[in-house]
Amino acid sequence: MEQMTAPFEWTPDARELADLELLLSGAYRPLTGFMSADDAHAVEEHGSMGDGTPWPAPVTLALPGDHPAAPGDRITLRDPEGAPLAVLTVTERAHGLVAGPVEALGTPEHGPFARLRRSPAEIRGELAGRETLAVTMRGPLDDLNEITATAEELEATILLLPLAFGEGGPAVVRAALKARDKLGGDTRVAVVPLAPRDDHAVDLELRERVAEAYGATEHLAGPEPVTLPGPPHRRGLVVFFTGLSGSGKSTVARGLRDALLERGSRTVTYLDGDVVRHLLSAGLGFSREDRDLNIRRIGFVAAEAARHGGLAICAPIAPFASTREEVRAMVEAVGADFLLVHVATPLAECERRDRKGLYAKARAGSIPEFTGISSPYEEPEDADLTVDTTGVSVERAVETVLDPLIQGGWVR
Ligand SMILES: Nc1ncnc2c1ncn2[C@@H]1O[C@H](COP(=O)(O)OS(=O)(=O)O)[C@@H](OP(=O)(O)O)[C@H]1O
Ligand SMILES: Nc1ncnc2c1ncn2[C@@H]1O[C@H](COP(=O)(O)OP(=O)(O)O)[C@@H](O)[C@H]1O
Repeated sequence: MEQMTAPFEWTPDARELADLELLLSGAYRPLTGFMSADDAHAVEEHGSMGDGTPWPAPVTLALPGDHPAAPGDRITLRDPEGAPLAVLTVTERAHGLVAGPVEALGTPEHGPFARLRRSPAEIRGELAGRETLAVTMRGPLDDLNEITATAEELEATILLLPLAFGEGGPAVVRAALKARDKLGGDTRVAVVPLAPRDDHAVDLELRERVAEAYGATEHLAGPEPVTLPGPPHRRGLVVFFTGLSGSGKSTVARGLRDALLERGSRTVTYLDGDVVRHLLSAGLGFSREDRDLNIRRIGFVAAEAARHGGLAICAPIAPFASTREEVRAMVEAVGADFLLVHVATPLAECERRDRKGLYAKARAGSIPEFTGISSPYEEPEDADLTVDTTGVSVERAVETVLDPLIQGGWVR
């Protein structure tokens, strides 16, 4: 497959990859590629593209301005693991979007329930023109009677289309398989990777179009899932300390870890700064790029620990606001909470402590790019907690962080 790929490369985000799969499978027929900015605008304004083709929702692919591909070029679209999925031939680039038809490159790898990702043509072939009631679902179907009654009235075959997207995808497919067992007969299931649209009416219309592509003659939209976040003590949590060298991050973070282990109510992952720098980020220095990479790696590991309800503590300097924001987004994307603790001990006090003699060396110019001296520290404007450890006991500083965790219900 590799030899068919194009000279330019791009990895679309999760929503765009879901749209790509639907474009390639024919579920978005008559669309065969990503829309131009003009078409997307026309679709939003009056529900049809520039050439008059009716379509309910924009199907677009963003490409950063510094990407070199121009109209006429071909771009290999890859999944996040690097597998080539398709080639896009660029017809237009404007307003941060790239438009053009897509052609599949081999069969993509799918995770759970890969065998149920059946193409619209395959399902239509099986249905052979029979009346078909498609039910698109984003959560469990609590009333199967309505479906059975409608199917009987229409003398229709039932086709369940779990709209699997994101973390909750497999749960929706399991709900569909459970419903199929109860509905019996020749109820079919096909997994559709359709990402939800913000506008409910647009979302419903798009579901209907996709259901039609699978051969539906009638469409029912399953109920919206009720997603109540779990109680805080079961939710993942990342406590992220940031502050100058010597501000007390590690001391307070370790104190917090120990206090949590003593209470025993949560599993704790402590990402020790030295261990991170020696293993996970071995070889990285203190340039802006290296620090950003270090912080992203810490954020990635912390988010993985929090994904299934763990509590992770990390305490790097993390001097750049945008990188801290990225980590917050990574953690929130896995459904966990993120608490930024600014250890705001002033530079003068950190320098007075100078535990490792690094400030003296930095002042003497023998350590370049030292945070607070010759490299910036961007004070957080989004800290959830602020602790200045000047003239405060370690115990008191730890309580300042632990108490809000107890108050907020994260720790019992
Ligand atoms: N140039 C420079 N600037 C800042 N810090 C330096 C530098 N060189 C070495 N050190 C030592 O590395 C520790 C900070 O590493 P971090 O991984 O927390 O830094 S960063 O978040 O990637 O900016 C930091 O440890 P802490 O004192 O525990 O913060 C320093 O001891
Ligand atoms: N209330 C306090 N909280 C944390 N550290 C304190 C406090 N008071 C004094 N210190 C001292 O400040 C130093 C902080 O060092 P460290 O925790 O390694 O900072 P950082 O990890 O931010 O570089 C330690 O020597 C610690 O004993």
